[in-house]
Amino acid sequence: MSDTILMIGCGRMGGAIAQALAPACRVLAFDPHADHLPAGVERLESLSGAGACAVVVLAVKPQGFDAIAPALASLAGPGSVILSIMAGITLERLSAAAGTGAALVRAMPNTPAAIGCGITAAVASPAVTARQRAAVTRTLEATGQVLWLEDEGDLDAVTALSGSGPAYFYRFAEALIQAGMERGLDAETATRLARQTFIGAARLAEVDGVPLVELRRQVTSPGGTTAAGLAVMEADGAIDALAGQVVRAAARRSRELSQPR
Ligand SMILES: NC(=O)C1=CN([C@@H]2O[C@H](COP(=O)(O)OP(=O)(O)OC[C@H]3O[C@@H](n4cnc5c(N)ncnc54)[C@H](O)[C@@H]3O)[C@@H](O)[C@H]2O)C=CC1
Ligand SMILES: O=C(O)[C@@H]1CCC=N1
Repeated sequence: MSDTILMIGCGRMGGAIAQALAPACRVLAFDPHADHLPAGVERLESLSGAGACAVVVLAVKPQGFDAIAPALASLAGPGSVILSIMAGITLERLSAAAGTGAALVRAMPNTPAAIGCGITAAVASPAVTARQRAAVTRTLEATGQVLWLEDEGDLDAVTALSGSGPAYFYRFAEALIQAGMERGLDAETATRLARQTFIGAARLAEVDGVPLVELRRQVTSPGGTTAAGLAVMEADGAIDALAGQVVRAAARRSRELSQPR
């Protein structure tokens, strides 16, 4: 078995994984609609030209799964592991397409993968060998941290938290920019302040390694401005209720996407 990686779908996420891998190993990509592929990635015109690949990464939209499903049985040869990053597509649906006993991994990365700062949670089917698990770990670690889970049912919550999560932080920063403008700042100043605050806060959370609650306390002077702002966020549990609704809605959508149409 070669250590060739095959990408089926090479858009935002597939492209991020391919780009992270291409310097170190052979990466093939089948994506008839992609105008550009990352440097070093070989374009395949047809999946029949793929040959045996160590890892086959499925990175089309969940709605595009039915179009690629018929190709999976022939790609799931001995030694190959199929790694799906499609939201909501279950191991059961992957197995129905690839064949009983195929080595399958269902994983959920996030967009910071593009700069090696992602986090991916993954679940393996029983057929995945230790060697295949190591190959998938190496593939995903090219884009950031990897967390193996035992229970596939947890992936709906993972998708809702870390898969979709970057968008929630951006949306909150957008709201802060708007609020700053309403207090008289011009758009450029408000955007610069919010963006750099967001980046600085994230870096502090990474470098310090101290609990988030402690980082929050460091900002919050008793009787000061931050306490006044946080009191609004926390009134009647508002922020926790909002986060709960957001994650529940996204997890529900992840489950809906798993239903065959
Ligand atoms: N964007 C995100 O934040 C995340 C996305 N995902 C999952 O990753 C998958 C891909 O999402 P994105 O990269 O955001 O979408 P995208 O639209 O950027 O990429 C999908 C790619 O698949 C290609 N494609 C469509 N039909 C195809 C076919 N039949 N054969 C080969 N290629 C085909 C498209 O041309 C496109 O380049 C989705 O299933 C999504 O659930 C997972 C984690 C995070
Ligand atoms: O929005 C979505 O469905 C995908 C999955 C997680 C992030 N983006």
